[in-house]
Amino acid sequence: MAVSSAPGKVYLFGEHAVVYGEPAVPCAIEVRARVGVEQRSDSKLRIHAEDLSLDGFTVEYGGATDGPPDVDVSESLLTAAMGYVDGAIEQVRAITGEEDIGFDVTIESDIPLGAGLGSSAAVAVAAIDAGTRELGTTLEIDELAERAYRTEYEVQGGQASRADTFCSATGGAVRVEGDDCRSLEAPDLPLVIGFDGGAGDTGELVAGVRSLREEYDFAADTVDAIGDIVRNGEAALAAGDLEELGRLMNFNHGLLSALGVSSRSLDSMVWAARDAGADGAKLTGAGGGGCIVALDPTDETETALSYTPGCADAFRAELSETGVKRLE
Ligand SMILES: Nc1ncnc2c1ncn2[C@@H]1O[C@H](COP(=O)(O)OP(=O)(O)OP(=O)(O)O)[C@@H](O)[C@H]1O
Ligand SMILES: C[C@@](O)(CCO)CC(=O)[O-]
Ligand SMILES: [Mg+2]
Repeated sequence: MAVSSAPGKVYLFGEHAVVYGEPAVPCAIEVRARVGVEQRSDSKLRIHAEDLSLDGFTVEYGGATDGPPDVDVSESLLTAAMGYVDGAIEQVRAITGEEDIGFDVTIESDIPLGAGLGSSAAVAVAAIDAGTRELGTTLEIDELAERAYRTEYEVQGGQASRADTFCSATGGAVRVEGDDCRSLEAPDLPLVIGFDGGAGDTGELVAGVRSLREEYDFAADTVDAIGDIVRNGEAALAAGDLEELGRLMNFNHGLLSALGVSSRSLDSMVWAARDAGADGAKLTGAGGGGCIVALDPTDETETALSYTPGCADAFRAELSETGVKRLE
């Protein structure tokens, strides 16, 4: 068996706009998905997921005579849950040319699902890395990131950027603009996360922004303006200027909100963080529900969030300098 882990991420700036070629700056954080892959003697795929919000499940399928997978969860939930793992295994088969090999895949993840912390990218990166190593191929990090991106691209209906997958594969803070992906020097940032306990569907949220952008020039301008925020944010990051970073994060949240991807609970966590004295706060990832990220070197924001109605969990996140880890 080969086991790899990969980190989740928060966006300092630029989610959604990055899908249309604007730059974005995500940072890997120390919450991880671990994926174990073991070759089988038949061509079936058996997936055991420990930490899905479904309380874990096991599914086995793939034989020619098999009916639908036999599990105790609704089919739509299952399809959503299986998409990235299936896609990652398809990449492993394509890379190694071993089209008929079956696998036992075990996933354990500390990253809440669909909450903006990049669980899909971490699962795709770790699964492709472990799967290829199980078959004797060790990928360069750039190739791993590219393969994981293709998985996200397909599952998200042809609309994805390289940001989440590159960040998860390489770790640290990164800058992604189209297919130009690079690592950034970043100071140790005082990141605080607020989680509303909910989730958003990345594919649907991306599609919503796409149609607004097609319908209204001012929505397209909003997307372009997010790109301008990112370019300013890079300079603030290089200078370690927390106050300026925070101001730009606040602005970025406002524009994401205008594009319809915030929610009442995300907005109230953002305001709780600002009221508590955070340098800035914004939603992270696709939005719709899930997490916000705030900058605050003191304990005030974490404490305020823990008393905020609609916030299910508040915690400090450490930047993860390491991307994929090859554990076994
Ligand atoms: N522990 C896990 N086991 C199996 N599949 C998982 C696991 N964690 C995430 N996934 C897959 O990732 C999907 C969630 O991805 P989605 O892109 O919607 O959210 P996210 O990556 O958490 O947030 P964002 O993209 O906004 O950062 C799940 O539906 C599932 O397919
Ligand atoms: C919303 C989005 O920009 C980030 C999701 O974490 C989608 C993507 O980049 O693929
Ligand atoms: Mg995702």
